[in-house]
Amino acid sequence: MYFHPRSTLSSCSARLDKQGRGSRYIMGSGESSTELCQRTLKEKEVKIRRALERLRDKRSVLRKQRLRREFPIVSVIGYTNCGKTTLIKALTGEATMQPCDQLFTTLDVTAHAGLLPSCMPILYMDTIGFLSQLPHSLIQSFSTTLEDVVHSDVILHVRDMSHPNTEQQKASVLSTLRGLQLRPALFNSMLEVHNKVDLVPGYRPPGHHVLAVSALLGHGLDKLKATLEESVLQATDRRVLTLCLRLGGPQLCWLYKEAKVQQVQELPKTDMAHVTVIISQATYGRFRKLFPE
Ligand SMILES: Nc1nc2c(ncn2[C@@H]2O[C@H](COP(=O)(O)OP(=O)(O)OP(=O)(O)O)[C@@H](O)[C@H]2O)c(=O)[nH]1
Ligand SMILES: [Mg+2]
Repeated sequence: MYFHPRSTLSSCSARLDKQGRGSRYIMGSGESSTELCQRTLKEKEVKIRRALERLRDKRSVLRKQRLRREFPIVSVIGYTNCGKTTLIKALTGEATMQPCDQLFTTLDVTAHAGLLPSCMPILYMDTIGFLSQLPHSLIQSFSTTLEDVVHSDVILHVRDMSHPNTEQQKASVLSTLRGLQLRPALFNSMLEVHNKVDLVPGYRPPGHHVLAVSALLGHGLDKLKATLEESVLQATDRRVLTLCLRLGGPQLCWLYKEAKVQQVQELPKTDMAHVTVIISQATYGRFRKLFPE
């Protein structure tokens, strides 16, 4: 997160001065522009602290959910205003999410369900935007909100490619992440999403490891979902299989109990079906032992 009280304070005063309210006192209020800024910043800090308090309960709910391993969790992180909320909105179709062109729009870690191409449900975690400098008093609280990132299966790092400081922003996000001591597999499998490419004419991503999207226009999302599915499967040590099985047979029954049957497509005029299943390597091993090909 970036929230530098002193620089914000001076730019805030400068702005007020430019607006012609430069006399040191705001009309009739008896409050100088510096005092006004200080009060505004204080209010903002109180707002952030309240949001962080609310998070505590929510986080424990999410942890329990994760313990049951019902849904893989994808944490969407990135510098503030890079388009995290807009991207999740586009990936999940959730109309209620409110992106906004100002800093700190999202003050809560929230979970949003979405489907990947093989109909696998996952939870996207919308997170508080990172900033490059944080007042000391808030560091602890923000690190706490990022605990969920540590527990996620995959991390999506969203970047605003139209921002002039996009490289510094990336460096700042990565340095904060390093401080979280993520497990190496999680850190190394992080996907980098280059957002707002609609604002950068002729944009070419630097390589296959990067996905270029416009969350606002919905460009590049199918490829992103397919890549995300691969990463989630790898992170959770599972794979998607399509098997040709007898409807009502013991194999299908077994798979319903032991794995996640996603789709059963009946083959006309037979009692067979194409069954798409998400299954761990270990479970597939047991399946093959019980039902050799
Ligand atoms: N042109 C363009 N604008 C975008 C795109 N994605 C997001 N935006 C705009 O960028 C602004 C910030 O978007 P948000 O989704 O709120 O960003 P955020 O990362 O969630 O911001 P915080 O929660 O404040 O950290 C909004 O005005 C969005 O409409 C994009 O792909 N192209
Ligand atoms: Mg947001």
